[in-house]
Amino acid sequence: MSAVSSSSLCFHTGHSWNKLKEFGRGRKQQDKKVLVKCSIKSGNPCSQNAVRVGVLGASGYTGSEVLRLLANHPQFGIALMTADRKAGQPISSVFPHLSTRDLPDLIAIKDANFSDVDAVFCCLPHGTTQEIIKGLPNHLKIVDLSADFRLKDLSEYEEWYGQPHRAPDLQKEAVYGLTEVLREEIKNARLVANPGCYPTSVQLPLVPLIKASLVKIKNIIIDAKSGVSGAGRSPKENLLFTEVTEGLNSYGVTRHRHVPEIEQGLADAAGSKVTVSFTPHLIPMSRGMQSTIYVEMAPGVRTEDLYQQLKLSYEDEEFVVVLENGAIPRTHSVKGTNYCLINVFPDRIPGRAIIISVIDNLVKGASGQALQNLNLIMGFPENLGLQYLPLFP
Ligand SMILES: NC(=O)C1=CN([C@@H]2O[C@H](COP(=O)(O)OP(=O)(O)OC[C@H]3O[C@@H](n4cnc5c(N)ncnc54)[C@H](OP(=O)(O)O)[C@@H]3O)[C@@H](O)[C@H]2O)C=CC1
Ligand SMILES: CC(=O)N[C@@H](CCC(=O)OP(=O)(O)O)C(=O)O
Repeated sequence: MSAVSSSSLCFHTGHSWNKLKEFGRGRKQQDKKVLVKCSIKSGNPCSQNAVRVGVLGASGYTGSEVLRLLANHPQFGIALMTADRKAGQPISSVFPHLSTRDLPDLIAIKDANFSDVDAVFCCLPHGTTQEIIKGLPNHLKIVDLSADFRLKDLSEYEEWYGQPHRAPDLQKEAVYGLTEVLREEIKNARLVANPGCYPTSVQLPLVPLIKASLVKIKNIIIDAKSGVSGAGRSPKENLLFTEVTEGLNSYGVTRHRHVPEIEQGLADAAGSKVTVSFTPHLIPMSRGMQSTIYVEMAPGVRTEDLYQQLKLSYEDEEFVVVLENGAIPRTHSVKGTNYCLINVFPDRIPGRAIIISVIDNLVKGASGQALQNLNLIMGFPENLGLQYLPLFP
């Protein structure tokens, strides 16, 4: 990216002209000679050619991750950003790490004008989301990061989310957004139900293996761990530093709401009911997720067969990578990226295999996959704005 016009010099290529002016005010005269005109602005203000995007829930973790990813997107411009408690504030006071970008101030959804917006990322709590999406104009393409439109069976939604669904017609219309599995359906969708983070990390390895009848659909055990950002930014007692640090906390044991979502996806792959044992854990890191999955193989199947099937299924995929034989997927290797890394290992118990899958819960598990999906809907290359290397260490 060049921020320097031929006749001038800009001392920091990542800053917009407005930000440079503010710096200049603070630094007074001594830097005046270098505070000369930048030829472009950083960030991605809506130009006439850009698709105009709204981010609902921009003051939350997944919303801010959408903003971070869109900063390098050549086609999507941010037209509006909403918040609830933080409505009225500039992004710099809510997320200082985004303050170098030219972004609109946060507004309440009721004050948002969607008439010249093309698409929205909906990064709001489940339950609230269905009412809000019901009130949005029809011309909008919507990628919903919440769980509200993921379960096809309304009675299952009521059972696991504790309330009847309030937008059943929209739920029928929604397409489940597991990109690598449902790409063709997503391309034509108006409303995409972006998958949950745990279900993404579990379904990506298991769907191809179940479709190929290589693993039994009984006795699947999933031991999963998530960074704390998975729980969102709203303050909660169990998320205090003292509660989380230096320890591992299981939660939702026997009854986590991602169970029906995982089983729905695996049942679609199997063509019959699938049940899983799933236990999530909160682990003291800010982002990242690992699912360690224990499966029984079909008679006569070897671990090598699972490995070769996964290799074949994902050989043309950019974001799902089956590591070389024996290599351990690490959350470090996906931090800040849209990758899912997978590998499969023989268990000591004959006939069983262990699969490890890692993602960044905020990227492939949420905002990255959401961007991948909106790219598809809008007819852009799927990887646009998503080609980041991991942050390491
Ligand atoms: N975090 C993760 O790793 C993942 C999250 N998800 C899902 O994505 C969605 C967003 O998650 P996340 O970003 O973590 O959550 P956060 O709690 O960090 O953010 C929630 C956002 O929604 C806004 N909001 C809250 N209540 C209302 C309301 N009643 N009306 C309008 N806006 C409201 C908040 O505004 P304000 O802060 O101003 O109050 C904030 O901008 C959730 O449904 C979550 O389950 C999905 C996959 C992974
Ligand atoms: C660590 C943590 O609390 N994680 C969240 C899952 C985040 C997610 O994917 O939630 P949605 O299904 O709402 O999108 C949880 O267990 O509820």
